[in-house]
Amino acid sequence: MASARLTDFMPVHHDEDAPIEPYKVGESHQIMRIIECTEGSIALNLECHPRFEYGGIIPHAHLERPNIGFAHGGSGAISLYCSVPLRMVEGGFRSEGTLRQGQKAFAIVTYESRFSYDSKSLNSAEIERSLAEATAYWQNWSDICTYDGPYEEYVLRSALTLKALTYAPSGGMVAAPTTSLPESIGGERNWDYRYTWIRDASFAIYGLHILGYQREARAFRNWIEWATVGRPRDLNIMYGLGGERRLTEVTLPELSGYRESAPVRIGNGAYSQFQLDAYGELMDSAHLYRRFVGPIDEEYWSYLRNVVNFVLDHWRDPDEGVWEARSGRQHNVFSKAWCWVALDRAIKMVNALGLQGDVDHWKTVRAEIREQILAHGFDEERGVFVQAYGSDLLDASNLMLPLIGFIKADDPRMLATIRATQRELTTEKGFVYRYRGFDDGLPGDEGTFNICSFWLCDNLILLGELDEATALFERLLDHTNDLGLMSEEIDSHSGEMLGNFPQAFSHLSIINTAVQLQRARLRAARRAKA
Ligand SMILES: OC[C@H]1O[C@H](O[C@H]2O[C@H](CO)[C@@H](O)[C@H](O)[C@H]2O)[C@H](O)[C@@H](O)[C@@H]1O
Repeated sequence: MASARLTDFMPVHHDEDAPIEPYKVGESHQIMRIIECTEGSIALNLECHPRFEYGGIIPHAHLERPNIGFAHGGSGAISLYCSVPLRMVEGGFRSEGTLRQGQKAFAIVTYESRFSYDSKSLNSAEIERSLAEATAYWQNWSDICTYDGPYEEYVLRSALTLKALTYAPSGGMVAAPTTSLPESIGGERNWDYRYTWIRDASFAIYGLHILGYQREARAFRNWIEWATVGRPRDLNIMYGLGGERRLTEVTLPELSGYRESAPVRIGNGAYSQFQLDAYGELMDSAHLYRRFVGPIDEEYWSYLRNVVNFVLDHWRDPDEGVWEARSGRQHNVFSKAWCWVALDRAIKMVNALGLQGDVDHWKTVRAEIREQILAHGFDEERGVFVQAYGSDLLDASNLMLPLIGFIKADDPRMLATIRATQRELTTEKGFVYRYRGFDDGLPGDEGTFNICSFWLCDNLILLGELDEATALFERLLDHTNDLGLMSEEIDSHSGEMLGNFPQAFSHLSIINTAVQLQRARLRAARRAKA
């Protein structure tokens, strides 16, 4: 009998002077590995074959010392440290040996600057020290979580996932760390999610807020002001982690894609779309910042007023909408509702903090938006909210209307919309499609969209249908992997995970729904007692 334990981790770096984070996570772009033989003896064969620019470049590799290799090609370079001496193999490195019970081998891969590397920290003692530091960092971070209730493990795993999706030096959060995991196996709906969407990140910050995390909200606020500086009135809907605005989409024809799902794309064509909801989400995140973190200073308020002014000028315009359809613009109900949110939260901020603003005008426009949605976004014949003005299609994004305070879940118009969504947009398991029968300008199919299924849970909670909400929530949790991680979609036939992974939308939803469910159960118990 022989056994070994393998530990891979990314180190964190202590920085006492940093005002926001005492640690700088991931700044040095390293992965560290410890292999410990725990029983008997094992043969060790560690190989490293670096490939840069999506596999297109086989680098020039050489040994700097018996334990240190260096490889570079194109714009990429890595160093490799291994405690067991390395030798060169075609386009990479190999290290072979034997480990007996209690013995360990260590390795570090560092993404280096193109022309040099720093060997100071490349040793085994550094790896053991880094592991202790990283463990302490994540344990301390987990201890901040205030949630104490059912599904706690899933909630904490989701919070950790959102944090791990965040780039510490800038505070930007990617929608998912992958590109082109397909929305149907063999299909073409393959997108690059390694960017910060204002929508996805604002929703995620809300999820972290309700668990007691504040630093992340501060970091995100700084990121937003920094990334959008000079153009706060005219936002991109997504940015690169470093604030990049031009995210041109290209395909990589040399790659066949995950399980032959081509094309593989890098960049995201939706970056230049017009999506009105982003402005509402920004205002909502500022409103939450005020409630949970601290006051809005003059500079931030002047930034936010520009956002409000943009909404006042443009809320009547058609847009591409939350689903980033590639079939053109329309008057999307979801987008208009978030314009309503933008004004609503601005009014609330003025009222709470005595800030400057033409509240009377904002109230008039807020009322006008609401009337317009009720007049044109509601199909009188069917008695349901529709995707866009004049359309007769349902859209799962309308499940957000009660969640943002636009209408009550038990309002007959909303109730009918929820029931129609359950009838027409769900699978047997009750999982929700974004829409059906809508020409979104893209070929092929997709699975059910997890955030929409969680929104349905949230609506059922608001309706007091807690058992149904719990059952649906648990069925969704069954579709996480062994580590509690979840993708964007679920295949309605095979039940497999689809889309990029792990996705912030799905994890922020796990947090929100677990918290809302627990609060509703506590309220119901209190009522039963009284
Ligand atoms: O449906 C086609 C679109 O799919 C992607 O957008 C989706 O993911 C985003 C990131 O999580 C999310 O913000 C958006 O609401 C989703 O529809 C893709 O990014 C788009 O390029 C594509 O057109």
